[in-house]
Amino acid sequence: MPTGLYDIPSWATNETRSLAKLSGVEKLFEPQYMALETGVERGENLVVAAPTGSGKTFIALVAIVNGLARRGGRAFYLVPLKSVAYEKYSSFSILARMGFRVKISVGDFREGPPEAPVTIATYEKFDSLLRVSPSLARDASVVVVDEIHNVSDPKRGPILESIVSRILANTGETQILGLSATVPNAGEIAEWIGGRSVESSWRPVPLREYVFKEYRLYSPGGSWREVPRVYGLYDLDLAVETVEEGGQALVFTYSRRRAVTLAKRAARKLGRRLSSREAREYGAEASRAEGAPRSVADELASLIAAGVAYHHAGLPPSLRRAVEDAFRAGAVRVVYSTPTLAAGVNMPARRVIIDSYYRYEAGFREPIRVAEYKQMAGRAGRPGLDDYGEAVIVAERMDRPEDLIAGYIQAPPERVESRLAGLRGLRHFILGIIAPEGEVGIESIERVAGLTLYSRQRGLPREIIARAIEDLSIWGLAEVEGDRVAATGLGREVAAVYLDPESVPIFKHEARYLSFDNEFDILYLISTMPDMVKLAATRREEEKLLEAILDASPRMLSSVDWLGPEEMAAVKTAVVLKLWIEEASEDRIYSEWGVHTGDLLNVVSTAEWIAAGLSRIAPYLGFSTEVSQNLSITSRRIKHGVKPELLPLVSIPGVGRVRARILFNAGYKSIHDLATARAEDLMRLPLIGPSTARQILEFLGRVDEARLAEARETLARKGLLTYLEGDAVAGEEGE
Ligand SMILES: Nc1ncnc2c1ncn2[C@@H]1O[C@H](COP(=O)(O)OP(=O)(O)OP(=O)(O)O)[C@@H](O)[C@H]1O
Repeated sequence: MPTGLYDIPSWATNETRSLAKLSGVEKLFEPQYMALETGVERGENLVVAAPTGSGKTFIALVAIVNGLARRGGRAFYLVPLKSVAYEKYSSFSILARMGFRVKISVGDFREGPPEAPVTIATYEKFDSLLRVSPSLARDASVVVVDEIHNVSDPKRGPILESIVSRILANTGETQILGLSATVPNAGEIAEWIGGRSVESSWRPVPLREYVFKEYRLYSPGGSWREVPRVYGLYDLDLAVETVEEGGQALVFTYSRRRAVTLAKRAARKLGRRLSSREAREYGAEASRAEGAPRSVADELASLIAAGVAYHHAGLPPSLRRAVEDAFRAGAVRVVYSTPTLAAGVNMPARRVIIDSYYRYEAGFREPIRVAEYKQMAGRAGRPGLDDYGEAVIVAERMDRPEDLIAGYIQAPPERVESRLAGLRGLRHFILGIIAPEGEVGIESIERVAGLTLYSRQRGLPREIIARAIEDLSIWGLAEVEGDRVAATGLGREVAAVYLDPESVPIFKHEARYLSFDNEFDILYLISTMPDMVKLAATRREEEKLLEAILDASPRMLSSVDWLGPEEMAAVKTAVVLKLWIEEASEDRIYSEWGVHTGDLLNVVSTAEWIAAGLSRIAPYLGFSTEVSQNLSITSRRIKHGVKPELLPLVSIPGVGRVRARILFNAGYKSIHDLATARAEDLMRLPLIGPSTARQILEFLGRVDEARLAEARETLARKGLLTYLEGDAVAGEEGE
């Protein structure tokens, strides 16, 4: 038996056994066995540090089924990204078969916790749930923090610290389980959460690591071998060598543009060499992908048909999935991707090629962290398909291979360090404590703050806590009486809508120069908020952006005195949002401003949340009801990407911006106009099929007609309608 596999121990609980049975798990991987030994079934707090693919998700499921069986309550599985939430949801279907309903909760901060024993949520969403329902920290019987190394992420770190310290502050029975593939100080993190660490380097597929330089692959042992030079392009020659042996290759590049360029160059060089019937089928599927600029979908479709593809976060979900499915099916043999793929999406390949170990952050060239190298290298080796995985880091001309071997291959990942130091993180953290409780003493704020990793590593930041409380008080979110701190109505509302507290002074300041009657001004206001995802503007676009401001809000040019890169990015984001709410297509937004659909969707969902949040806090800042309404209408227009006249129609499930425009232009301008519409009238309109017609009729409460419409459509599809209703149908056609 290969090392690392263990029998399920006789003392394992029935819940663990039935979970294993349903999962098809006959032998336990080493970290799974170690987690059982360390008491994961009994509710022990654990940090599991084990490589990618070593079965950490199964350990989480063991904790969840045992925790719910033992204590009831609810379980939460926390992930860094929405895309990871959807990815994990599929592996949680096992729980549904064990009778545990699983829900995803990633978006709308106004929604409370879903009614389900198991919830998969993003860190932010769970943190916001804790603010609106503080009892959650007690009701939760298991909280799994996936990728707990994100504690050292500047933005997500403070949120994770806020969650963990609030749970620790409760004397409840909540089990905390941290998972990570790259946390060298797992012991320290385990102590922080009041538990123990499980550390294993076992991998289902052994990993071999190399440095590539001048067509040689250098092993850590110092030996090297030649790489056949077939195309004279090292990324392609490295990829093709693996493909020739039946494997697949994943090439990580540092920029989207380079991923696309290299993929297109590879396809040009390879011609039909990697193509196959399956590849052509996946290519055809990609060309039909919804919500993608036509030019991008067609380009990617032809690459997939040639067995090559690229992948990055700017692609719409439909195209990302098309690439992932084609790669997992083995139809695509080589994928060029930005590192985002390493975080979360499960797409291993026999050979992972790290094309460049530099990142370009704000114009500077930064070598990647060791943790990021390990994250990418960990993707090498498909369990069940490959006997080994290979990670190849490509040296730069001036590099000596031994330096990269020492600096990356043999180096441990960086220690996980708290990032709670900043005022921004602490203000968010403190508001999260005082808002749910109403009024608390400074000492209880310090008690909870004392439970953070930051305090553990560097001592309690008393003076920064005091300054953060002072900021909250100056901004009107908190009131300090002696050693008591109370959240004001504004403070509770800001916590509930989960906006960064600094949104309040920025809102007040910007509002002085903007008019709430001008939609561009509102979109610019949203784009300046600290939580907003901004679209970087290039110098080349400045001219065009200034024209856009002159056109949309001339007054603004006088008030926004200086347009630095930050302001320019806010202007570009506002310009793109304005196009979106005026119903410009993704194609047009992509061709005019080079904004990928994935980025557009990210900007749209963030702007919709911020606009709704500003609408709710506006009354507390003395703004009129009309301002609130304008912000709320803008939020809904952003959500759907429509002009105001379509808002009633997009409230119908299944009717998005395109179908609403078709209905409106066909004369159905309101819900009232639809009240008398017949199914067959609706189905005559483009893009209005039986399912949309049914959804419209059901929304109008005319369910029987909806069923009838769908039944007729089904019969028609089977060619039975003419037979059953011959003359009646002919009669209609005869009209
Ligand atoms: N004991 C086991 N026996 C057989 N297959 C297993 C076992 N445990 C997990 N697997 C399978 O191995 C694959 C990787 O498991 P899993 O996703 O849990 O790893 P992971 O460590 O969570 O990876 P990541 O770090 O990417 O989240 C999955 O397809 C899973 O079904």
